[in-house]
Amino acid sequence: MSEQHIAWGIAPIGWRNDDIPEIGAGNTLQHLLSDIVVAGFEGTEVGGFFPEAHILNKELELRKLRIAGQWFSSFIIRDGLDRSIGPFRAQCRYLQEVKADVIVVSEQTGSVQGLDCSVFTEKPHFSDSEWDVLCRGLNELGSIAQEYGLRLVYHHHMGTGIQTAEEVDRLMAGTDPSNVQLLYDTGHIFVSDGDYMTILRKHIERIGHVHFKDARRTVLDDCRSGGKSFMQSFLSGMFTVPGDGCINFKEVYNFLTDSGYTGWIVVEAEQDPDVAHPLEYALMARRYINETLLTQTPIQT
Ligand SMILES: O=C1C[C@@H](O)[C@H](O)[C@@H](O)C1=O
Ligand SMILES: [Co+2]
Repeated sequence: MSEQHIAWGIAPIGWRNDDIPEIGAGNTLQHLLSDIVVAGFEGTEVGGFFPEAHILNKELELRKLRIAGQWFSSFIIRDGLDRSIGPFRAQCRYLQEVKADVIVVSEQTGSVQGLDCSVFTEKPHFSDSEWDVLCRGLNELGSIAQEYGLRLVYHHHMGTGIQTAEEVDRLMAGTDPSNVQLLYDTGHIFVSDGDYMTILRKHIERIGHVHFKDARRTVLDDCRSGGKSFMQSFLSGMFTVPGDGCINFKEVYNFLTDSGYTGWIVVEAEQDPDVAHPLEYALMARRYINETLLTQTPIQT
């Protein structure tokens, strides 16, 4: 098993959350980045509160941290490709300046991610013509991303039109592998389908970025039966760091590395920072990675 080509990151989302900007608002960029160093990670993703590129670069250099990428909400179906290209290029320029590797795209047309309705039952479903528009648009955005030295990785997400394994299959079939890769997020596919290995096995060749998000099964069951929204669910503690929930990350990590995956694995566990101390959980995640994933006893033959 090869470990040397994995870069371990942790997302700002445990400190401050773009879906609810008011929580953790007192956590500054400097605080976040210094916590990431203390917890032993190599980098992070850009959060909505991050400053201009030259200010961010200074703070990163001082701590020898790197940027993996940043989320981009696309509205290709709602607004058309032409209106999506301007904001997409602007974000690519920023990401190029901070030397990122990927731009994380999620189509938000019809998304209930930020709405006060059940994320478990109210997701949008795209028509055949909407699928065509989306796939063509993503191919185009992926080709633009490459002009900036970036790879477009598509984030399947609860409450959106690309949530289930079946939808991921269709998206992968409809897009060009040279333009569109897959961001594999363990937590989202587990909450959606109760299974995280199927899309990993099926699309390993397309996976260009990884989010390690764990889920607490009893909280998830309560959120599902209570018809909670996405935001109510994560504030209730549906997600947590790897090793603290019910996902078997050994199986996931071994499959990734045995298949030759190289690149970022970013721990991403949105919780309420007033309830789950961000540095404490970051340290917990790093300990689990070191002691359980990177130190595995080889099987005796
Ligand atoms: O990658 C992600 C970015 C967040 O903004 C999102 O809501 C979260 O769930 C996620 O997986
Ligand atoms: Co994610």
